[in-house]
Amino acid sequence: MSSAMKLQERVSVPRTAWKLADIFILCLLFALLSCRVASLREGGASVAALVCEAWFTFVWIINMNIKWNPVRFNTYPENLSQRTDELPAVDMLVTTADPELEPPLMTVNTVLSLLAVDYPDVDKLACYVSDDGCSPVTCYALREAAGFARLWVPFCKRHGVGVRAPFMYFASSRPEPELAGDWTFIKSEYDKLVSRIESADEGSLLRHDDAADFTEFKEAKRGDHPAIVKVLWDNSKSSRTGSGDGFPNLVYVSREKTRKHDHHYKAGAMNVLARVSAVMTNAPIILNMDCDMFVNNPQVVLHAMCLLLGFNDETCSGFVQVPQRFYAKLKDDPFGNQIEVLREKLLGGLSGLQGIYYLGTGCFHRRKIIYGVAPPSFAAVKHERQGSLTYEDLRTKFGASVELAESARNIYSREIPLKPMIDISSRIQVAKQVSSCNYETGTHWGQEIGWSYGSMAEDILTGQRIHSAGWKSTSPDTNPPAFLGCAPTGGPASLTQYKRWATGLLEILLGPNTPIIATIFKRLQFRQYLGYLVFYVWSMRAPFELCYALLGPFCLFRNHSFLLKASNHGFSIQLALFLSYNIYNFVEYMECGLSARTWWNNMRMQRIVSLSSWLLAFLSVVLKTIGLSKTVFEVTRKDKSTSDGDPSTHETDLGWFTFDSSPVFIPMTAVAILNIVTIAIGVWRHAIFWMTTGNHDCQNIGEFLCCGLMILYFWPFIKGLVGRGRYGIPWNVKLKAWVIVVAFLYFCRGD
Ligand SMILES: O=c1ccn([C@@H]2O[C@H](COP(=O)(O)OP(=O)(O)O[C@H]3O[C@H](CO)[C@@H](O)[C@H](O)[C@H]3O)[C@@H](O)[C@H]2O)c(=O)[nH]1
Ligand SMILES: [Mn+2]
Repeated sequence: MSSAMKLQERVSVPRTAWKLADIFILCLLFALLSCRVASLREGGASVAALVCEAWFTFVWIINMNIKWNPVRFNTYPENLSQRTDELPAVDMLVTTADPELEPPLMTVNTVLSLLAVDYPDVDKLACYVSDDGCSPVTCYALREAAGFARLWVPFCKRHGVGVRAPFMYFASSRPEPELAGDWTFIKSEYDKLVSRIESADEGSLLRHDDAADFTEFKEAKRGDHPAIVKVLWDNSKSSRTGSGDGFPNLVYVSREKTRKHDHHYKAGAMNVLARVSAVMTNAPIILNMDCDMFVNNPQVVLHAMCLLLGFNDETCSGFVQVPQRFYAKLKDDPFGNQIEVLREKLLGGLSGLQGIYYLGTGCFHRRKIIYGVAPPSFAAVKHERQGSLTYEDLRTKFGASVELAESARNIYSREIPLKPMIDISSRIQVAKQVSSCNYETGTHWGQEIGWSYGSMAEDILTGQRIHSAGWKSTSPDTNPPAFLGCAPTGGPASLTQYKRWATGLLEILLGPNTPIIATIFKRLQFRQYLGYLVFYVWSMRAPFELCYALLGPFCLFRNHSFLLKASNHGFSIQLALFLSYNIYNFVEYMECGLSARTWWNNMRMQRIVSLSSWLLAFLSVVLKTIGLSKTVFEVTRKDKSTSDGDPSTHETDLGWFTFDSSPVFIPMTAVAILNIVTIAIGVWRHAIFWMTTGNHDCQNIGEFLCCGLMILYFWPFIKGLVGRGRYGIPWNVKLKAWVIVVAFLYFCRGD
């Protein structure tokens, strides 16, 4: 490949000053630990502090590892123009699960933006939507969307529209003179589409004239129904004037469900989509999108192709993940879930190791890797063997469908004829067969093939499996951002999302797929393993942070001290550590172009998340491990209106922390109350001491400051204690929290 025609470039990002800061803080941490060890005789609180600080040092080290040598990939899609024949087909898979929590209009926008992406040959694209909600409204919305796409897709291409999700396009653009007529027409058609979708209700859809389209939904119950597969748009049948017209096939799938079977949530849905797309179009590349994300850069598929085709050794780019970014962002990130710094620093750093994690959405996979093919550089022998797998082998791996086995054989042997969807009705029958509940029984789906089962974070687990096989991954850096998604707002949705992630991540760490095995016996690099640990230990950080957060109140209550005294340098080390850690974080936020307020909100949310979401995640995995309960995928509520992309209208309302009676709020509420109570007790005790002895010396000034800082961190909860309605903590949560506080004080009362 001549350098003039290069498709991608791997650039190291320099960070010498940061490395020095990393080491400086590490030295302070070690100094603190040694002072602690030297002063251990001071009692129980300082043993606890030592254990926590040792843990914090470990967390710092694994974070240093991940951030150490970041890499960025530049992509040059213009250089693909001479290679358009080589461009592979792409199956675009979208999942939706619940028409209440995920409004069909949102899914429709995701799908429309995908149908309108730029790709030289639209026949190479196909879009599949999995609906775990089995909702006729979603199906209807998608059918109507396919109708609208006939206008929308040509409109976007004619005028080079940038943002191809109509709700966002119309929220952010005004009619320009040269396309005024066209704009107004499309806008009014979109408005009609919106009102049809928003006024659609299940009952009337099933009763109405064209109810024939929805007969399959009549008997269907959400958790118990046969598979439904509908081809909503067949591009091969469309009457087109020439190539470049038309838009990708659109297929609706609601997999079979029964109460008896485990459905494996999103991983199960993705595996069904992988099979349905295999028997219909069998594209060698799979793009996976959540329903709450849209294409923000129409060239995204081309950028991804630069990374998929641009290396001489494809091992370097097993999959291409676009890290999540969000739209309609709340000002200053009040819920700490826009993950800007995490994306820049941690995910960017991973690119310098074996590569970014698979994050569940906005990811381009090679179908053969999903089917378990090892990288060429490692296993030429194994690869050839897969090419010559017998039907029996294929059927044990992939299940009973002959068509699926045939399609897999094509993927393995790398002859991938592009099959138009001829004979739709028989394909639909096969698609239904591979979407049935017991199709996977006895096969390798969910294990070596497809999306892996066994964790709420199926994405990270599946990515880890791919890295363990020896593949690397890459991530394009496009401007404008490739995809935009929606971050949850409000306390309950944000904390629940963090809880699910932390649960899933710990499930992986403690489960049979724990990454150390892959490091020893497979090809997961050691530093990548440490990179995975940064996230896997999220929920394990909770008990340590909780313990550390309780030291202040405990010492105030018992009139002890856990902080090191000025006498042995310990105090200055603690102070230096506190300051340098916070300055380090602050500068990271500044470097990412964020406000000081965002920094503070994120510091605060980190403490809140670990004492609520991570703590509960920790407990629920412990309960699961000892067999007392199961973990459940709780779908995140998407409460942002898709008909209104303008964040400023919601700002004042949505920046507030909201509560409900979920147990996730109990520990934080208890810790907040505890800090107030112990400060009060401490002040009272010192006042008495001062009045009786006239002595002003305060031994606990450090502990007072710690508790004061906690109160600042937990401010949303302090407000929640007195707030009303959604903004107040419900009384039953407060009651449980008080019980915990009283119990804690009772057990700490000493002699
Ligand atoms: O039984 C289910 C549950 C969820 N989903 C879909 O999974 C996606 C992600 O769910 P969401 O509630 O939006 O979760 P997020 O926290 O936003 O998702 C992040 O975290 C998940 C893992 O916890 C990943 O699967 C996602 O890709 C990633 O974006 C959505 O499209 C859902 O429709 C299903 O299809 N079936
Ligand atoms: Mn989501």
